[in-house]
Amino acid sequence: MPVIPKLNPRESGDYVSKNSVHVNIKEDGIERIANKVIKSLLSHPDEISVNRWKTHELLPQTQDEFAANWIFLSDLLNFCFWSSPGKEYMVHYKSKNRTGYWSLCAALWRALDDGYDITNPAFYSKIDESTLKKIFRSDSNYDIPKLHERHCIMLKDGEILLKNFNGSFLNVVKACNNSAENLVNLITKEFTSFTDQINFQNVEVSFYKRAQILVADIWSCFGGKGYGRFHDIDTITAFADYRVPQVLNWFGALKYSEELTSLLKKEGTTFAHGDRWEIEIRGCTIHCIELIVKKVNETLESLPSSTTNLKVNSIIIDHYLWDMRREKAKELESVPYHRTESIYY
Ligand SMILES: Nc1nc2c(c(CN[C@H]3C=C[C@H](O)[C@@H]3O)cn2[C@@H]2O[C@H](COP(=O)(O)O)[C@@H](O)[C@H]2O)c(=O)[nH]1
Repeated sequence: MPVIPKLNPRESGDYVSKNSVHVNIKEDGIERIANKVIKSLLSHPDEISVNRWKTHELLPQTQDEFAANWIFLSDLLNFCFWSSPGKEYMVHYKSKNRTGYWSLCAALWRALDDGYDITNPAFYSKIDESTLKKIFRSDSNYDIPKLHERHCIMLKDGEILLKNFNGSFLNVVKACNNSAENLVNLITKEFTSFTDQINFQNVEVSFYKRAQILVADIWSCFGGKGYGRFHDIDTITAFADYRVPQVLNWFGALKYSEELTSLLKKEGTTFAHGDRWEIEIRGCTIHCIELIVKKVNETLESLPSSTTNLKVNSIIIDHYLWDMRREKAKELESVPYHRTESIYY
């Protein structure tokens, strides 16, 4: 039985984009985004940097074991918030209605306010589904998607964190010798719910969206220092979710075939995990952002010396585009995004 080659996320993005039929990466769209990033970088450098973490009020602002365990749990559950329009799960917290990813963060803080030791794997690895239902109760008429799957993941991966790493994600970080790549590999090897990989044309491609965003969140929260210092953080790729492709498509950096466009426009279309459509969108997203990073850094290097210390990586570009999708949610309402029932993103 021939061994199927296995690619890391960067190689996977490159391979998928080279073999993609329904999704194309367009140079003019890349230029458009790169120019926008450079303009923002030169005017507000801090907003497009590891320091962006501090601007989000629902993220932990300490650099300690609590923050590391909070981040592990949030990225264990950081998937599939999409629903049909107007039927969104919502948590009202700190006087705002929180939806999507932020509804998850709000529910975790609300649980802590309610006295649940929710970020402790000794607690959530044994939690029963009715308590979890209370913790994720909705303030709209729509429940959090995939509660049962989230429960199973908390039991299973919480148990592994408890038993093999003494209940602290800092012990997982310490085992990777400040290498982001080692940490992604350790996470995907030890914790089953992070193995976001799939066979595409006889090659095992890996996107590792939740494992990579988990490493990126530690890097961001700890400001690239101490436990957040990774000598190879630039090996982390963009996070292949369903929102960043939406923005890339909006800028014309990702162009979809007629067939894919009409499918996406059709109300209620969903793609199965592993569908060609889904893999092409996710793989081209990763590669497209690699090309944007290259374009931005080349331009920065050509500018007068005062800006040469500015440099971006795929995490920074990804966050910039993900934030933009939220800021411009109204304009992007008419831009379709793909829906896949998945525990991976
Ligand atoms: N590519 C990428 N996908 C991301 C994130 C985040 C939030 N994390 C960052 C936020 C602050 C910290 O810096 C965290 O790193 C969530 N998602 C995904 O989006 C989807 C939900 O989207 P919406 O409907 O808008 O909530 C869902 O698949 C979710 O998994 C990101 O940053 N990049």
